[in-house]
Amino acid sequence: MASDRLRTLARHLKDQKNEVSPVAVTSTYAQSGDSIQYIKRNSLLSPEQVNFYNENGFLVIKKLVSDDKLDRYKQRFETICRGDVKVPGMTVMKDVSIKASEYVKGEKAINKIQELYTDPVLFEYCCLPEILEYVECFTGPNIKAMHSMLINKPPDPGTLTSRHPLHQDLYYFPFRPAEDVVGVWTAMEKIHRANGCLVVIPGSHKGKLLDHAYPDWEMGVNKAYHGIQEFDPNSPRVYLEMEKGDTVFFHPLLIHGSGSNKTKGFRKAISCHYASADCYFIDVKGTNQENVEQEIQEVIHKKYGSGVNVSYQDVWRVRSRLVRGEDIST
Ligand SMILES: O=C(O)CCC(=O)C(=O)O
Ligand SMILES: [Fe+2]
Repeated sequence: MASDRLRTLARHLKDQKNEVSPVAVTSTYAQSGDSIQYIKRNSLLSPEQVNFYNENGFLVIKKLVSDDKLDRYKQRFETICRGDVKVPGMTVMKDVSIKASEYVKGEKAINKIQELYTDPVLFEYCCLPEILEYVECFTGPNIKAMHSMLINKPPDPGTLTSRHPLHQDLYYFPFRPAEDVVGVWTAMEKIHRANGCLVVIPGSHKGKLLDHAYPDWEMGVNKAYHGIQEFDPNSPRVYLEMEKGDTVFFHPLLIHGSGSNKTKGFRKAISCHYASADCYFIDVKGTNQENVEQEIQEVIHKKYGSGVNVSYQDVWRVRSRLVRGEDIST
């Protein structure tokens, strides 16, 4: 519809002009004033929580997901790794250096599965009402699950390849505005410095999207784990040590990563990135996201054949799932 196109264009122009505007002025849910910038009007978060997120770009909610749900997801992950259930369409990532799987003899370790919507048990996590009521504070009422994964950080064999370089998730995303996007990450067990907890740079969500590339780590890094190239090594870091069920909500520009896993166990977390269904897609050609677009296109060509021509936006469009409210963009 012409009016839709106009609206998309207007938002696109605004976004280009002010890519990291801290105030989601286009949203009817945004509230002007000093204290609320990154969060929609809501009755769930306390003023302290709102201020904390605005200042730091993340918010941890203790014990949000119950142990029995997380145990069920862990069990399902094991079943998938063992090959007892086949999940068509799910992306299974093998680790760059870990030879031994925790479940299947003679198989490389699976460090991550993606596209949880392909499995009804794991996708339940993305639809949990206890999570979505928080997500709504960031995205507004129409919510799409854009990207989901279960991360199984293996014990590091001394190569430091289990680290996740510091990055901003928005780098991977061709949709905007950033203020209508939120990452959600739940510890499936106690996660601390020793097994590679998340590390964040508080307040970095107020900056812009920085250049990313593969880090020049001696022993390599996992596929698509790009990191920020230049940043101040003295930036204060906060290590998010979390109990099982604790859940962090974070802004897509927040600089974060995770350390190596110095324990013998595989460290598990489950995560989903959500966006408002009103978000619009951008063309990343000519921007500092072009290299990741290219890499993901290469993965698609390898998986489905070089003749398959799908735009980067469509890659994301087809993987998104409406989990609450309505999709008024189509
Ligand atoms: O779990 C990790 O180690 C990193 C996860 C991450 O970067 C994310 O969920 O965006
Ligand atoms: Fe991330």
